[in-house]
Amino acid sequence: MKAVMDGTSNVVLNETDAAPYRSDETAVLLTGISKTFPGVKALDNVTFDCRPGEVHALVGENGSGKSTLIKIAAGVLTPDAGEVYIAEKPFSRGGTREARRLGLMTAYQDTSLVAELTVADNLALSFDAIGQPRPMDLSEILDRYELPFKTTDSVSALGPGARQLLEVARAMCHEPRVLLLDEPTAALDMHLAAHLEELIKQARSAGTAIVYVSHRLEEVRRIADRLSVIRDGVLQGTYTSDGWNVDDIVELMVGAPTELEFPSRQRPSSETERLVVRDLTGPGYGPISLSVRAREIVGLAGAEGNGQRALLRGLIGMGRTGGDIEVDAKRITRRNPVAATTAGISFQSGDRAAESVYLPLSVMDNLTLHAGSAGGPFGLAVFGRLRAMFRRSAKQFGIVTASPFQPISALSGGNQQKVVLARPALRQPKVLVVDEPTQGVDAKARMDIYRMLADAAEDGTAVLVNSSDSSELAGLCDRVYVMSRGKVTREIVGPTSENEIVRSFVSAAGLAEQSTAASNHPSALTRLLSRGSSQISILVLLLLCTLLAIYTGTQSPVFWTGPNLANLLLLSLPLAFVALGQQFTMLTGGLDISVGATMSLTVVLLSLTLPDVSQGSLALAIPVLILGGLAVGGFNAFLIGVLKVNPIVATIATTGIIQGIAIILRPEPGGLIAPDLGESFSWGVGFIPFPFLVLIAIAVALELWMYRSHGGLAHRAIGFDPQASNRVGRRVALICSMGLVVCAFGAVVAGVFLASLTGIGTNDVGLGYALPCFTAVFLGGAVLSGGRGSFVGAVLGAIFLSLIDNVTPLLNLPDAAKQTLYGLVLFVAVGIYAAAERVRAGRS
Ligand SMILES: Nc1ncnc2c1ncn2[C@@H]1O[C@H](COP(=O)(O)OP(=O)(O)OP(=O)(O)O)[C@@H](O)[C@H]1O
Repeated sequence: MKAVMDGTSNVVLNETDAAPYRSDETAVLLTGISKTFPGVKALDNVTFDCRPGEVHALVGENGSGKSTLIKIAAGVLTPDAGEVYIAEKPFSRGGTREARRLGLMTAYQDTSLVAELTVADNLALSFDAIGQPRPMDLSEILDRYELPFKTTDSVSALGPGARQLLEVARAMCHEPRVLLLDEPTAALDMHLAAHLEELIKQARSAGTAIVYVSHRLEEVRRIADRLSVIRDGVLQGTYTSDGWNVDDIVELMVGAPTELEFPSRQRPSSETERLVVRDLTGPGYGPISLSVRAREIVGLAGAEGNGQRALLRGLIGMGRTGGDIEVDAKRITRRNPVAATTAGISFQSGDRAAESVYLPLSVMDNLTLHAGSAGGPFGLAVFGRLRAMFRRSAKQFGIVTASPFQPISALSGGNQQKVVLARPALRQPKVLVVDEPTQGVDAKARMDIYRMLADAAEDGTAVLVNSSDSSELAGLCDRVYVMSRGKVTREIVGPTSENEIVRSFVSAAGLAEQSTAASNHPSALTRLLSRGSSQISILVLLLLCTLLAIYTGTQSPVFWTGPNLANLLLLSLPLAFVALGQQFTMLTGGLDISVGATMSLTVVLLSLTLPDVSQGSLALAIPVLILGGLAVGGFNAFLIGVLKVNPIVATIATTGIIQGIAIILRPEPGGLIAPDLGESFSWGVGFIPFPFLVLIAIAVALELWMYRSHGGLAHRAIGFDPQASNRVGRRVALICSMGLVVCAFGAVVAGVFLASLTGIGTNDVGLGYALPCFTAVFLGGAVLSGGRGSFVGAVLGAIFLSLIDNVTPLLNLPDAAKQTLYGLVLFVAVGIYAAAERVRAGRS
């Protein structure tokens, strides 16, 4: 070891010997890594390693390249140059699956959990994705890591801290060779952070190599064996743990001596109470009374999950609340975020990714979003004004971005947080409510944010801050309300200390009980919906079919006759099969508009190849159809998966091409399709055709696969969150492509049944099925965003639509009534599913 002097500062740390790295001594080794994003060189020739049984911390300012390095090691990103070795094996382009299989697990800053799935499903996904057997009892993992929630809880119902713990525990439970932890404690309070620290020490003792990224430098000082400092994508040096202090580390990160002092403020003299809350009650908290005066900064403290976040949401009218809220002595009568904003309350959520940033929008749009009249007169957004505002804020808060126009998703986590917190300064709210203001923010930027909150108070704003970091509350606030079990248990007035605040918290055991209070006691309806959410569409459709059938039976003697019912079921087959295929691709978030054209092409191909059902004709027709399905599905997969064309645009283009081919092959209707094909399909049990029984068997099998198998879970996870699925090692692109191919085959099978009904080749006969196919899957509970739906529901949806077709003439209804009924039923059914989903997620 030797002492080093940093070029621009006077910091003296012990730099490790610059011995050449050897992959056989390291658990993970990255050599000469460079990575450039448009407009920014995120990493420049970085070499970094971590050895078995050590914690190697990586620190640097926001945007210095830490997460990029972590993502390269984890296989999420591919470096432009350099090599990655995991357990001596070179790995540069292997992807997340390969990295995880080699024993490298990652807990991401923005997590890799699928919020719509349960804790158990998320744990299971992680094992399935790399082919490891799941433990018999997944709740044993929660017990092992003392996690304060249940396997049946939905991840969306967990707070950010609980989610972050789950993310880390899920990575740890594989007992990995290498563990990458990116800001694992950013959303954790002191108790949970201490708990995590213990877990990390245990993993280190067990020989795991741990790469630890954090802005909490005290924590780094305590836990790390070595430390590497990165600045602007360039590694500044790697140091041993002897004699660090936080100021030295910050100086190395920033490149110059840096003051880390809380802004000095006068105790506010104003007695004007800007925010007054009386007996506020809501889910998980209350009754709570509190007030914040003009120029005052008031803190909310408490162990994670004691109602703080719910209270903040109640203040802006989210969730059902009782009690009174006044701003400047005016009662807010209506409880919703718009009324709260109009009354002068500005809220910045602590759940940045989900609630604060608009990921596809540019950095400038995100920052100036709520500028209001400052952005221009008459609601106009004057570009020059917005740009000037943006420049001012970017300078004030040190927001690092290659351009104001790049999407905010391209910014580092800390810079996204600065953008979010720069917003209220543009509009001067009366009351500023901020949840976790410095989550993921570097030490220097923290001070900028404290300064900004102090300035807002100085200008007369009443500031209410919730933070899991008690030292932050102690340094910043004039008063602190301590919350426990949903109530304010103590008010600390005047200067306080981190220790005093923490002492006021409830015990960790209390936390465990409380943190999932809402999810531990769901209503009976919520429990029912959680268990049977996939079956709601099935029940609704069964009910609708039954009611319509019974009613038609009372009006028409023909309806219940065998021939009519057989006809109904036969006519439903094309729509049902195409709907099954569509549901398959929609499960993974895909969509295929070209199914109608594929059905037409199938009919045309059969008119050219299947004049009879002799062996010779079948030997030609079957391979032709298989090739046709593969070609259509493969082409769609190429457009969407490889060329990244939007699925709607891609499959509209495919529709045109297929339609063109069908017209070329069969310009006019003609070509007899084996007449005995229809006859053979109508054989069956009683009035039920045999193919219909096959259809039901396939639908039930797919339903079981979807909800009871590893593959089904993987497909649903990809539909809900492809990024999270990729991070746990799922082959997202491949699975989505397969979905498109299966969808095309569904359309081919549907085309065969359609051909048996038409009897001759017609080039546009399938087009009329494209829209009803979507109606059927939506009736079955599918959503455009993916992850949901039901195969049995899709088939029932198709049967219901065919039933409407069947009963319209029997009830002497005009054709227009049929179309209206289609729309009405879809509207009502989708409304019911959406309401059920809201109740299930506890957001009603
Ligand atoms: N997908 C992307 N597209 C464009 N630029 C990106 C992308 N990801 C990261 N960057 C840029 O690369 C640089 C390094 O970002 P990175 O997320 O690695 O920083 P970080 O050190 O982890 O910051 P933080 O502490 O704030 O999380 C930043 O300038 C960031 O804006």
